[in-house]
Amino acid sequence: MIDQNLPLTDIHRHLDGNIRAQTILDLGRQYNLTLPAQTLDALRPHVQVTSQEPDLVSFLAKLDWGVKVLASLEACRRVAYENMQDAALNGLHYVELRFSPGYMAMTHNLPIAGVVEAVIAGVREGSRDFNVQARLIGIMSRTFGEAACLQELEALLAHRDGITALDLAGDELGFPGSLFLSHFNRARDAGWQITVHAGEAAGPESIWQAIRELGAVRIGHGVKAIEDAVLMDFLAEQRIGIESCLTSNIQTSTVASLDRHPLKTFLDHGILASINTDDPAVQGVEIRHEYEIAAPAAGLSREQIRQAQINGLEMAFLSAAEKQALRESVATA
Ligand SMILES: O=c1[nH]cnc2c1ncn2[C@@H]1O[C@H](CO)[C@@H](O)[C@H]1O
Ligand SMILES: [Zn+2]
Repeated sequence: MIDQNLPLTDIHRHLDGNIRAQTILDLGRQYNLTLPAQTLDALRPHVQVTSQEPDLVSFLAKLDWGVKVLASLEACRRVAYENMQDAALNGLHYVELRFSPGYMAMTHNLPIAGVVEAVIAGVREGSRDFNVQARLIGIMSRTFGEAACLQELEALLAHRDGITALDLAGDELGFPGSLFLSHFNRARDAGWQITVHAGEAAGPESIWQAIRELGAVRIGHGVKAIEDAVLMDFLAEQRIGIESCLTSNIQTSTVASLDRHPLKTFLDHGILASINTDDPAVQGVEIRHEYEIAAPAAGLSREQIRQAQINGLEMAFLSAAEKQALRESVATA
């Protein structure tokens, strides 16, 4: 189902939702931290979703152990580096890795700008060593409120050249996008692109808000667009990309089952939508599973799956020349 002659991308992938269980154990030992379990098998249920969680916030709790072991900036660099190795091992040619520096810094009170610097360094080294191209998206974790998000924004701005875009993630119902207007004004002034998690837990109004008020040119998940015909037309006409994450949407109970997922309808409607993972280690799925198992189960035809693969590169925060170079490097490889 994956077209080997086209670049394989994952443009919605949380680096801090993709910390290996083995690395959680290693770092726990290295820094003498108390973990809920001492073996991989016993740890797994604490750090990985095994079935459907009742809602988004319960799902997000599964990411917590991954960041609780980040006891140093070196640990942050390590998980960023390993993310690039995992991208290569999974056949990805291009990734946009996103991370919330405040969330990563929180448990051990690390300097937030230091976390940003460590992540940039780890991704850069990994990109070189494993020959996968990457861009970084800074996340503000809305769950911790406006002031915490402002700290994340400032830490990201301190390293603005290493960051391509700004995102807002976390508890969408508890913390609507309207709280973050001034944050996004500053991000746009910095020349960053904007993508926002919207229409996942909240309704289509949250997607409209992200586009009109926050300046989003892409939307993370966007599932609830299906409830608003005017928005569906608008997304298609304006070429606003939808970063779909099929398995994630089932695990958060955003969508009841894959056969009811709206991605197929988005593609039928001419919306620029792509296939992505979200939090691979926490979900226990990788990009290949999303293309080969989840997408067919969501009713996508072969041609639609190929279109979604093309859309992934089309939506990427790269210049036209960079996209062309990637296409050529894969086609001639
Ligand atoms: O599917 C998701 N929806 C909303 N927020 C998410 C999702 N996955 C992870 N995060 C959030 O992103 C930040 C870490 O990168 C954390 O705030 C985490 O809760
Ligand atoms: Zn996400």
